[in-house]
Amino acid sequence: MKRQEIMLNTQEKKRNGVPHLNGNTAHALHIHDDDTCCDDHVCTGKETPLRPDAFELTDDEKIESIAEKFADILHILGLDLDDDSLKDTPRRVAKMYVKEIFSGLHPARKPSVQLFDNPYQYNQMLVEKNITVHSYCEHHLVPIIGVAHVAYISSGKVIGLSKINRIVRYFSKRPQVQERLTEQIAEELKKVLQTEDVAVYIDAEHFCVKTRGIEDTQSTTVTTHYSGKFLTDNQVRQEFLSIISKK
Ligand SMILES: Nc1nc2c(ncn2[C@@H]2O[C@H](COP(=O)(O)OP(=O)(O)OP(=O)(O)O)[C@@H](O)[C@H]2O)c(=O)[nH]1
Ligand SMILES: [Zn+2]
Repeated sequence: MKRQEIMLNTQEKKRNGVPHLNGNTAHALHIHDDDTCCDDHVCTGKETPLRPDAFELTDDEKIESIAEKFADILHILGLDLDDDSLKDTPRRVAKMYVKEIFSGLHPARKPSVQLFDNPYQYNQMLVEKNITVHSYCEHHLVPIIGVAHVAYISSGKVIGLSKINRIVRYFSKRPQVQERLTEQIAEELKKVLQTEDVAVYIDAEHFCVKTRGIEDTQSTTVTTHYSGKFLTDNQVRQEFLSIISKK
């Protein structure tokens, strides 16, 4: 089924103003970060499992609908929504989900990155380290907070430094698992920089481990992606690891 047909089908299945897909179809389809849909091949698992109708509602419609449902949740918990401090919480949470912490779900918000023709003739490793990661665990929707260290070796093209931070930020602003976040950042960098020589290292605290469940406040999670020379050349990888180990 082509994406256009899926979009039409989902429109017929709207329930209570919220698009609704039958479970099987919804699970079989994922939207890629280039806004295409993998309806005819197996997904790699690197894509965020989004429904094909994910952006049928406008941001304002989403905020309206989430606020209503979040008010229900608070009500069920027994909280008095007439209380001055609580009365705007459902809308605050809805706005925070759509406009802030999950804003990176929308492909339209992917940073546009301009490539330059390596005017500096710099062909060594470039490392952008200690990039802030504020993401959200997709299992409990609580924060994942840490740092990303990213490196690449130019294939003749370079990008502005801040664009690396922006790419990390864009993929972080989603419900995530750290493994997928690492892969998504690496794949995007390879695509924009037109090189396989990319490394991504993320060290983060998971608040689902820290503040609930096992309540371990000390552990952190490290994930890595090495490709190109970072994978095949031990010296290159060691240089990267040595650079990021220095404060
Ligand atoms: N692989 C991976 N697991 C994660 C990540 N973030 C959270 N988790 C884990 O996802 C698992 C969810 O497990 P469940 O057993 O379904 O949930 P739970 O009963 O709340 O688990 P506990 O946290 O052990 O109480 C937990 O072990 C989390 O620590 C992540 O980024 N990557
Ligand atoms: Zn969790």
